[in-house]
Amino acid sequence: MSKRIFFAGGGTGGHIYPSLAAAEALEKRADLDISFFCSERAVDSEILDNQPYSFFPLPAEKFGLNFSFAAGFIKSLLKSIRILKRSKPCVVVGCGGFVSAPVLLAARLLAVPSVFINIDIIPGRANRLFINMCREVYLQFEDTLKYFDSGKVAPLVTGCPLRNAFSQPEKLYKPSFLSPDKKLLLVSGASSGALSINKAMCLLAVEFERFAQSWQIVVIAGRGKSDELREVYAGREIEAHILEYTDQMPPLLANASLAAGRSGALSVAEYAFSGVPAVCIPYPYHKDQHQLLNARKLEEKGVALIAEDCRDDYQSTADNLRNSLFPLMEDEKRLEEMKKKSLNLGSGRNAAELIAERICSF
Ligand SMILES: CC(=O)N[C@H]1[C@@H](OP(=O)(O)OP(=O)(O)OC[C@H]2O[C@@H](n3ccc(=O)[nH]c3=O)[C@H](O)[C@@H]2O)O[C@H](CO)[C@@H](O)[C@@H]1O
Repeated sequence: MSKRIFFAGGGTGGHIYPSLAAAEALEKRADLDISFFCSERAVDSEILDNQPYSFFPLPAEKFGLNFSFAAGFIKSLLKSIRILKRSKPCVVVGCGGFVSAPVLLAARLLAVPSVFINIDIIPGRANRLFINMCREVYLQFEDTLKYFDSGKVAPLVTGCPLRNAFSQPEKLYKPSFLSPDKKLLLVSGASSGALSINKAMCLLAVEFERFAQSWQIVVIAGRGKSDELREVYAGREIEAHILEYTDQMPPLLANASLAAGRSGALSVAEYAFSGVPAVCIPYPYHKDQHQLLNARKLEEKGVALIAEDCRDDYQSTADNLRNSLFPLMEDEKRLEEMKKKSLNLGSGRNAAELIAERICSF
């Protein structure tokens, strides 16, 4: 009988794609039966529907001192206990988001070994509590080591596991909707889209027209968030493709001359691995400002600039974006230099293989 492994994470792409990367690497190693616990958000099932793994959505909700969090947590705990008891996995792999916690607790109660993939530079407080119940934790950044009590959990800096598609040349084709002879600026608000980036892109639409000869733009606006952008860019001279969500991120990044967008833990790993210079616009509402720290990692290497998101002041965000972006779009030599420096920060398939090797040992 094949060994069973459960991954637990969800709510955003950044909490599922690293698990998928590890799952792809695991599949090559052994005859395994891999399943996922995810959240009930549409993004999770959209991603997992296209994968060969079974998955179980849980009603867990974002942490909060309220009834709906408590009810969601208890229901998720009971459901995961039931499923884990029946399936008898050899290991449970947490990957962040509010779904991990109840599953890791269930694993603990059933004495099933657990490990955790933590790609964030500062792990969330709730995550830290549960990660310390795990046997091992796999980290993207060395700076994260200090958050774990190595007496309780064995931390290992592996880098960020990236999906196979990022390293397979045949998956890095030029998407057919792109013009063959123009450079690509890829603007992304990550898996949920970002209102302030969309607004800033609307405010800059007229100014982008002066790049119409040599540049095209792809904007990933987020589900249900594309209408205004489509309206503003319709009939403009600059070629702009407005998408809500795409499963072609690896080929888009491989063909991009410049990226602009959020600096979630996975996005920065993907910019670096794909060798794309970036203008990072960190999400400004996290208390710990971890997206700003992620962006600084790239900035320190000379492969990214940072444009501050000024929250509801969309005009200031647009000004910041313009001031970082336009000089780069005008300066091919500088972009080339940044691209050359854009080294893989230790992420990619190697990280996925390392993690798979560890998981297989359980
Ligand atoms: C607002 C927020 O709380 N964001 C957090 C969330 O990021 P979130 O999941 O939004 O963003 P990440 O940058 O970590 O990952 C986004 C992932 O979605 C993929 N993608 C995106 C758009 C698209 O159309 N298609 C597609 O495939 C990207 O290629 C990437 O793989 O989790 C990360 C990992 O814990 C954190 O670092 C972020 O701070």
